[in-house]
Amino acid sequence: MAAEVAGLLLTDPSRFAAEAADSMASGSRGDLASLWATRADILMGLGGLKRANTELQAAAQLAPEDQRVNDLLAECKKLQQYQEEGFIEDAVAAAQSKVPVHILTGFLGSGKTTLLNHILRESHAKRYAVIENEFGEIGIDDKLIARREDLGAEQIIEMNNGCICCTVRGDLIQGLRSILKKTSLEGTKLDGIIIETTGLADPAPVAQTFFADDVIQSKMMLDGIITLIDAKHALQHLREEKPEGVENEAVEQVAFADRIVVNKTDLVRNDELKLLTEEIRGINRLAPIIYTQNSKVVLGEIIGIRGFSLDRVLEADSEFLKDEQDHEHDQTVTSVGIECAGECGQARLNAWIAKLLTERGTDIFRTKGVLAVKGSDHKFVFQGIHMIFGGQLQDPWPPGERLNRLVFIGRNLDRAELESGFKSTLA
Ligand SMILES: Nc1nc2c(ncn2[C@@H]2O[C@H](COP(=O)(O)OP(=O)(O)OP(=O)(O)O)[C@@H](O)[C@H]2O)c(=O)[nH]1
Repeated sequence: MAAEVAGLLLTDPSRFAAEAADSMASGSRGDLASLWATRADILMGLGGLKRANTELQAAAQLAPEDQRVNDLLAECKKLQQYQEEGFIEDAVAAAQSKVPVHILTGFLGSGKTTLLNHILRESHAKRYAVIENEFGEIGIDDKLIARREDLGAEQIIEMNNGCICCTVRGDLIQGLRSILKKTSLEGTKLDGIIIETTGLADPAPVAQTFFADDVIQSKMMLDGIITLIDAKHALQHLREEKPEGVENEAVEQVAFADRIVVNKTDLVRNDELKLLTEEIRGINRLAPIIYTQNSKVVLGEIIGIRGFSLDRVLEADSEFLKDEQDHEHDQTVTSVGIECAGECGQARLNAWIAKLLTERGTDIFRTKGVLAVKGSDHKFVFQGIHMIFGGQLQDPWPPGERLNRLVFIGRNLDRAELESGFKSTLA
């Protein structure tokens, strides 16, 4: 069988059935029909009715007499009819008892942590667990989730030893399961789980987790993928040509979004915003776009949206449910973390950062730091996105924690130069 026909087995079952059925032995036809029926059964349970119907139609082509196939086909048609009438009582009731999960994604520095803080701050009475994943040798974001104890996040799990979409997917499953276990032991119920991905994550494999693991799938429901866009810097990342086989994560993040939050509108003119909107619409025609400053969104527009549709995702990516999604990150983008004791001289620090980012800010996508400055008991929190940077004093250092932590993410970073540069600012 030609490889391209074989490839249709998962991606386009109906065409496969039409093109390959005649050359198959009748036993193999029955086996394949049964496999498609099983997949369809699972898809129906996940709400992917349209795709389930496609698989069942193909199964019926191969094994028209198969009772299970015909029963499932009838069941699927009934559910689709209920869905069209907006009335699937059982499915709705089942979905309501599941914990909603919200994925916050978006390129480096687009405003994800700012949005997370906004959600936690605005939803006082709600109980959220948070999963934080950071790209970088040193975790900084957990320090930037403002006054976490005041904000009421029930539990914050940090995952810093890899990217949530590949190396730490196992950790993500463990983290989600441990959240379930904790709430079940306490006899409490969460209002939601918020996952903040790294700025370099492909959201597809993260979303896939909610359909791949039985326990998670039975207890949690993916409410939506919310993609933050940095209005000032997004175009350059969306348009970047990557080498063959390497994915452009910024594009993936827009493509998979259920809601798109174009943030930092204060940094661009209207004509730039219009151009960016056109670019976004070229990638994702459907997701509503919300324009914001400091990620200030009306929460009802991004939470409780029931926006994630398996059918829609399967239309865009027919291999979404495949176990191993092949994706390769751009290996030239790396991170350099610096962790050292000592106190920075404020003036020296400012001069060094200003020079560095002015000269190298095209390649240095993101800089973050929590620093100890001479003469202050408070943390100096530094943020840079390309050439835009700034810092401010925040809460006081807890006893024994005064330590400089700085991370750079970008292309062709020179570790020795960054380390010696930073050390030269120490007083
Ligand atoms: N000018 C401007 N700055 C903003 C806005 N929203 C957020 N910022 C700033 O942008 C910087 C990055 O914001 P974060 O929320 O940390 O971005 P992030 O997406 O979590 O960053 P990474 O986790 O590194 O990918 C911070 O200094 C924010 O204060 C905005 O609307 N306008």
